[in-house]
Amino acid sequence: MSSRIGLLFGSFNPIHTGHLVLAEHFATRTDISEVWLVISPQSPFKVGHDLLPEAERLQLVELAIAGNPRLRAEPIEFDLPRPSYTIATLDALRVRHPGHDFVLLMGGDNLPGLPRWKEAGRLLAETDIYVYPRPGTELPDLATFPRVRVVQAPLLDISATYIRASLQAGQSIRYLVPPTVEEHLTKAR
Ligand SMILES: Nc1ncnc2c1ncn2[C@@H]1O[C@H](COP(=O)(O)OP(=O)(O)OP(=O)(O)O)[C@@H](O)[C@H]1O
Ligand SMILES: O=C(O)c1ccc[n+]([C@@H]2O[C@H](COP(=O)([O-])O)[C@@H](O)[C@H]2O)c1
Repeated sequence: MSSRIGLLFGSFNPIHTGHLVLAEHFATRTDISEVWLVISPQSPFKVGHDLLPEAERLQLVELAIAGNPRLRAEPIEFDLPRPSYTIATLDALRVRHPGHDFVLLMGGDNLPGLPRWKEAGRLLAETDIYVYPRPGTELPDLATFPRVRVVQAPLLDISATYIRASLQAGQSIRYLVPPTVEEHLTKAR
């Protein structure tokens, strides 16, 4: 039987507890057996954003998930053309791991933009997508597509933007990120 692997794509600039709570939920309370956190060196919709070096973002994800056998840091997009198109990443992952069945994990806030993604039609035809509703955003019609499933998940109202702003203001990021990530980020300032 093939393993079902959830893919959480992001810039992880930096990873935070919101990502981790979500990944652990999907890996332990759904039919997904592992969640891979795919670090996008350059998201197509975030070109020009201020990003920590990708190697450092990867290192922070690895620190955050250390010791958790159900979570994995996946740097495959580092070797693919930029910006990082999800369809290209899925194609590459399916070649590398023919025995796995990949499921896209996505916040409801990302769903309205999905029709503008590269090869969105093929992506939707070939891939199961689990969408978790986020407060303040309504799910578009796309949520009724055959391969789209709405899955409730516990959410924390924090973002990487909030972590970066807190760091810049010299404010605490304790509990917003794991202690190892906090140590790295506050030492680097
Ligand atoms: N607190 C959260 N709860 C649930 N999903 C989240 C949360 N924060 C981010 N996500 C989702 O995780 C994925 C990767 O997130 P990303 O790396 O872009 O982090 P972010 O915190 O949204 O970053 P930024 O604030 O820099 O835009 C995205 O699909 C995003 O919607
Ligand atoms: O494939 C696309 O066209 C595409 C367009 C926008 C975003 N994405 C992916 O979605 C992920 C989350 O995007 P973002 O901009 O919210 O960080 C990120 O890893 C991107 O690579 C993918």
